[in-house]
Amino acid sequence: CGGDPTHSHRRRAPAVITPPSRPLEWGDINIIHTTDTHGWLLGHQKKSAPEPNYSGTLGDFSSFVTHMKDVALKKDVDLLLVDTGDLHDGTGLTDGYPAGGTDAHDSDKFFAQLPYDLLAIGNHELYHYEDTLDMYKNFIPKFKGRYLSSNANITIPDSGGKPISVPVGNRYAKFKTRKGRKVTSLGVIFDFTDNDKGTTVQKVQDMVKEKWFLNAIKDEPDLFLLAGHMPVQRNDWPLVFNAIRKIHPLTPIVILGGHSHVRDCTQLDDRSMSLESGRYMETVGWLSTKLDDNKTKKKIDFSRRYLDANRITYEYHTGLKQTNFDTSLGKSITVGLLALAKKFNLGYFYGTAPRDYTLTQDPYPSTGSALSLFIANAVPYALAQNNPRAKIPNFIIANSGSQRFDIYSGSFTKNDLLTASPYDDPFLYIPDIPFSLAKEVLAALNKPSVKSDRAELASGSVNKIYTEWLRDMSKVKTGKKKGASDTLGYVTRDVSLPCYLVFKALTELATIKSCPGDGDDTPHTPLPYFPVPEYISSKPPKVSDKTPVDLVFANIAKKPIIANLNLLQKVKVYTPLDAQKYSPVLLNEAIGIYAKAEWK
Ligand SMILES: O=c1ccn([C@@H]2O[C@H](COP(=O)(O)O)[C@@H](O)[C@H]2O)c(=O)[nH]1
Repeated sequence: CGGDPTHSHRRRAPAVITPPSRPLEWGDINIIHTTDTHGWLLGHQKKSAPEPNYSGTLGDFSSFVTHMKDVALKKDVDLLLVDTGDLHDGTGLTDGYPAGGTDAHDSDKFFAQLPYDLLAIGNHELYHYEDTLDMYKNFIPKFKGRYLSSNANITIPDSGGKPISVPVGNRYAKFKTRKGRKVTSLGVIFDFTDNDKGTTVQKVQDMVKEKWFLNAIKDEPDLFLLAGHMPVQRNDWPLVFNAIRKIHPLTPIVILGGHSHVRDCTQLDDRSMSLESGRYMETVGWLSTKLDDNKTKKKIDFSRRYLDANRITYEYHTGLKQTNFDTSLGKSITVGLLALAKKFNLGYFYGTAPRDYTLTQDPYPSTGSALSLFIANAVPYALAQNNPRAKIPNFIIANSGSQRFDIYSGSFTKNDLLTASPYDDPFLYIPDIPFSLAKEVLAALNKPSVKSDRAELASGSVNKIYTEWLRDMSKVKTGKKKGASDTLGYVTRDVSLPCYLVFKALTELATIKSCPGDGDDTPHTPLPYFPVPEYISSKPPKVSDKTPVDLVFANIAKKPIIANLNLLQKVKVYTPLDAQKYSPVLLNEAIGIYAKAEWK
């Protein structure tokens, strides 16, 4: 980048879209994979790089899938469509509903128009009971047994009104492909612990001991297709994989993961491949396999690819043009989503953002940091409005994971607000905390801890996996020739690093092998990267260390903040009851209130 990094990305030139570098490799069974879509169903609409790489709408994707199904028919091979969860939280289409509505209720209706063969539940389907219930009643039945939640339950009243806990979707699915191949599928979620009351998540290590699980994997299919909201590195997939391998040493196993928002691919053995396909409708994953007779241990032929989700990609791989690409279903999905955006008033204008604010392409803190904009400017301003406590010095803490996307210069709308900051979390406070203690709490929250992989994921530091991926990518030398026109974007290297070790069957250490070759469908130049702390704070008030301040924090940070207050002092034992509501302003309103006042 060179020079002052806070100035170098103030406004990027509009980007062009680079086409894919080579055709896809087709096999006997081919899979198109989406994950962590988080409501980005109208695609990425900004003109600054790398956004146009991801500008395909769900309607464009639907047309792509229809044409790919035709190609599969012509080739006489199987093509399956799989999603691995986190449909909720992320854009105005999911979160911009009017009062009394339910997150993703309307956007899910469009998602359900795609011919998914298999879906798995994500953690964002479990943060709020009403969202899970809405999925259970209105979305999941549309998939006729193919929406899986192997280890996630919902509590509902039975016919007599007594509460019973039942799987949100199905525990497993067994089906035959068009070509008659037998498939056994599971839909597993990581050991998520922030789920709402009325939902339960069973630990994966316990799930694999269940009778239903052992029964489900007993008979040998042609393929085990394991979908799940669980990263393909550093998590519990080996528990499921090993349980199957014990009984079926040679059966092909395909794993489709999610949650950590990265492009990634690993191989737990020579007859298996695990693929993770990014986030936010930026990436469409492709996996193909050529099957054999399952008689020997020899390598199975797999291929994988990470497609940039845009029309140029879709047209390239289907051999179609602008003029004959759109199907009527695809067009109607895009038109319907645009109407939903209108109904939710997502074009509502807050102001003109004077520059780009990024989560990781500018240092934190800095004027170009979206985290600084949020916690140092927007939140203090918004929380001070009509607040009787505004005159008392405060120190505000939030998790950086609460901010989900960059803000681009120009018109800043309701949709931009909800993509940057989607969570409707209240702000709480604990009064009379000595300022020195408030600062110590922040430092303790950001202290690197030696957590197990499972605990890391449970505590939500999945963000760390994503940002480490961005960091590694920013160091990759692309070997671009002078004058070549690679655009900014993801530059994936599926490398097995020594730290990527997992416990195989909880006893034996194993390195997870990465997939060979280049996974990216389109070559790019990597984006700049700056590290981000897990917790961020407002500018310190100008008071002495002893001065009592209001310690203000986002509700999601309540548990760790109270735990650290109790670790760092012994005068008082703090409980959740000490945390009171600080302001009626919610987390996802703060930047809007600030933008209205400051970005004329
Ligand atoms: O209400 C909420 C819910 C979640 N978060 C934060 O989001 C990430 C997890 O999101 P993934 O898409 O599953 O990565 C994590 O940092 C949570 O703490 C939140 O801030 N508020």
